[in-house]
Amino acid sequence: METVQSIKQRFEIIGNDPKLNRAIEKAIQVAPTDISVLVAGESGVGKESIPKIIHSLSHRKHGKYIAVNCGAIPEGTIDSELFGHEKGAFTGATGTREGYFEVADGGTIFLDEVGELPLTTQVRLLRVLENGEFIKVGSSQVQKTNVRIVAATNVNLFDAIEKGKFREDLYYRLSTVDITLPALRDRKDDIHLLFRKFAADFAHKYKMPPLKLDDNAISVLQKFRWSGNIRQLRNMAEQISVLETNRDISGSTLSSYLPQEGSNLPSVIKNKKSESDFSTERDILYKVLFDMKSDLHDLKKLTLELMKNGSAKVQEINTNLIQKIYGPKEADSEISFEEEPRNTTFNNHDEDTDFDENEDEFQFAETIEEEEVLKLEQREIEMIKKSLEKNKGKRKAAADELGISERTLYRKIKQFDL
Ligand SMILES: Nc1ncnc2c1ncn2[C@@H]1O[C@H](COP(=O)(O)OP(=O)(O)OP(=O)(O)O)[C@@H](O)[C@H]1O
Repeated sequence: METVQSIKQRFEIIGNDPKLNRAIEKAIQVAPTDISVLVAGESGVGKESIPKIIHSLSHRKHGKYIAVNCGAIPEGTIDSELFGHEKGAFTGATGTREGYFEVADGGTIFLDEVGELPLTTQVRLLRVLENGEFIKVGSSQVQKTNVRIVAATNVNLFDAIEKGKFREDLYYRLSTVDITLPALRDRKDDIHLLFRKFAADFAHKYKMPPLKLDDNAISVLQKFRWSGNIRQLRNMAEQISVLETNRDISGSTLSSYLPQEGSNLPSVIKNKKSESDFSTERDILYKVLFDMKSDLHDLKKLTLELMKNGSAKVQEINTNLIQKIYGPKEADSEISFEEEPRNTTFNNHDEDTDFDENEDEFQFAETIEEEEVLKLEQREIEMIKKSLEKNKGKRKAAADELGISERTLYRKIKQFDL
């Protein structure tokens, strides 16, 4: 019989907090049944380990385990991902496709961020939970599957129910047993343990001596709010492991890596702009993105026409567009799309001297482009962090402020590991 201790070892779960132990104990108890489980807890508290424990201790352990991040799949394709589709069900459905519920027959599906499911998908999910039945998109044939569902949420589903975004009947079906993982700030004694574990891992990974915290540093760790929970602690441990040459870490050194009150930016990259600058920055960023998108669109249009009509015709009918993209000077001179123009680059292999110069130019242009993209990305990360901190980690409010959907914000948090 597995014990809480042995499970912690097997799944590398660090901590001795009673609430954490209770959560693992519940997972062990419920595992042999087919009961649906809802795992709750803030983002970054370690919810993903619970369904893995449940699956590995259940009679389904030799079956498939599929983790689906409901927040990261676009609304338009989620039904097809989960339940499959028939050939011709929609544009691009060139063949029949099995969905996760068909593939995981006999196994377990972990539905992370279940509160993000569209209402129509919730109806389909309810049906699977009630009698194991589902219908592929574009089909009329009912199929059967035998899947255990473990779902997770980091938002209060009651709020979602009140707002009409989540079905109450589905909530009760999913949460036959609920397991709540505590926030890191509520398990203060585990914080130093976790930090030591991460610091040891990173010391090994980067081949550096391990970090050592003095008492002051430990108390700074324990007093901090950790709105990003264990994920945030881990990221900070990695930063310090890489950047600090002196491996004895004092309270003030540690504080310099923590976001200051009212900000989620580590002080090393924190800038001094006031909050009122925020909307301006955002506007500029969106303007830049919009311009880039519009240029890309124009270029695509030109290329397409080039393929269809050849260069002379393209120049004739696209004078304005060519001027917009290449500027008036180039547009006035004869641009040859078939032969390489002398002052553009690519592959003029016959002329050695020109080739070298031009190749440099080309690579230089590429480097600038890459740098621009990186800068843009860094700005995006900073803005998302700022907004999340300002809104105390509430994604809905942050997404509203940023002018993007919660789903997009969720994807970006995952993408940038925020
Ligand atoms: N008790 C723990 N011991 C060691 N590492 C942990 C523990 N809990 C979580 N982690 C690590 O913290 C990170 C975040 O965990 P996880 O992805 O499970 O969080 P989550 O609650 O599912 O977050 P989200 O809701 O954003 O998906 C992972 O790298 C995970 O390995």
